[in-house]
Amino acid sequence: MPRITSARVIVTCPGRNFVTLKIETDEGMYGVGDATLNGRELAVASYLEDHVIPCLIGRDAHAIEDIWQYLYKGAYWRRGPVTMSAIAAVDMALWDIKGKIAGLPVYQLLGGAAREGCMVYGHANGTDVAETIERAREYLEQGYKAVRLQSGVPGLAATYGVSGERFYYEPAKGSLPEETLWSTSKYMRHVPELFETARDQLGWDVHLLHDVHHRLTPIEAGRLGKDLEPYRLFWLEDATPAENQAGFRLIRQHTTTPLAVGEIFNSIWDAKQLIEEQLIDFIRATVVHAGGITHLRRIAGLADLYQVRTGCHGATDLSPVSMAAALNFGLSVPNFGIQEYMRHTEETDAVFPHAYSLSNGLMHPGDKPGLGVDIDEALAAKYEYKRAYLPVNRLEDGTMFNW
Ligand SMILES: O=C(O)C(=O)C[C@H](O)[C@H](O)CO
Ligand SMILES: [Mg+2]
Repeated sequence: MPRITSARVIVTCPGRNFVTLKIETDEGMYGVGDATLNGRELAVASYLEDHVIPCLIGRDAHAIEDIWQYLYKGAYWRRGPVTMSAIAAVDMALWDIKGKIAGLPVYQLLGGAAREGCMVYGHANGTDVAETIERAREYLEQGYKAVRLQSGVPGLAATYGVSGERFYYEPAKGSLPEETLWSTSKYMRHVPELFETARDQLGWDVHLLHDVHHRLTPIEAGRLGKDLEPYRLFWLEDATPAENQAGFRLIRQHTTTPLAVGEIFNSIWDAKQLIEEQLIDFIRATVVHAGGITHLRRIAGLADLYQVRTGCHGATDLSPVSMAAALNFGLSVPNFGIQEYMRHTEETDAVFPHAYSLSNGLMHPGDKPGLGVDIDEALAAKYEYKRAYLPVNRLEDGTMFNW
């Protein structure tokens, strides 16, 4: 049996911070896992270094389920983003090792390919409607089948999802959180116009998505969903905060626009009611923040019973290690829906060489044994950790609000 002999945490910042766990075995194999929690990176690094790694040494690297249960139940303090990101990193690294030992890509160990590739969506962000549509067109020219549209809202200085960069969107910056302003009424007036123009100019052969970023109440979300019905969105994401899962009942009563939620979920318990009552159509829980491949499969299994499909989070703060794991998962899971894909910068791609590729709007994890991703530690060491925060958001009268 391959014994875990060492594990270490690698923190690097090739333009943005990433936390990676590398586990080594006595048989000379190693695996990598992503442990990046945007804006709270070092908490997970410490959780791994100070509390998890000492418990891993000497264990059977093949015993993925047992180690998962050991870290989850054994901590006594269950769930939470820090714990579940740390467990996820261990889980990914162990699947990577198992695949390398078997000489198979991880998706083969998960049941094999259930499709040719994973449909992904890109981010079209513009300061106004025209610029957003232009960006979307560029994605379509590159073969994308699905695009998320976010545009600046007239009367608001900064809007979530809109960046100065063309293809890279990086919200975490500043050594203290940037403050932005929000007006629900201005936003609600603007979004239907964005999608009306989009359908007019881009046609109907493209899946269009939109992220509300938790900024509406359920009844406001119901109205927005209703207003957007004529434009047949693929999904409306994070329409309202989901701590109160029953809140989605109200949205459902008012609209047939498909709903997606869950990028900040870290366990199946965050989504249980949403799934069982069929209050959502897509679950966005992701491999790094929801306990790794092992736990995400459990969430997807529950979701499959209720015709809820996967739509994993895949922003740039999820490292290429997560992307590789997500694609191995997505290729094999029966109820795959779509995968978010925001390309990483060249610096990041150089630190994390990977086998996954994009062709005609579909991504494939590649056929390298394991996850098909690595970390160049020498290069990683050149980029020192830099504290960076996600922004915070206030209403126009100064009230603290949801970012
Ligand atoms: O990608 C999305 O849908 C997001 O909402 C991105 C988040 O803002 C980002 O990943 C937070 O870390
Ligand atoms: Mg989102």
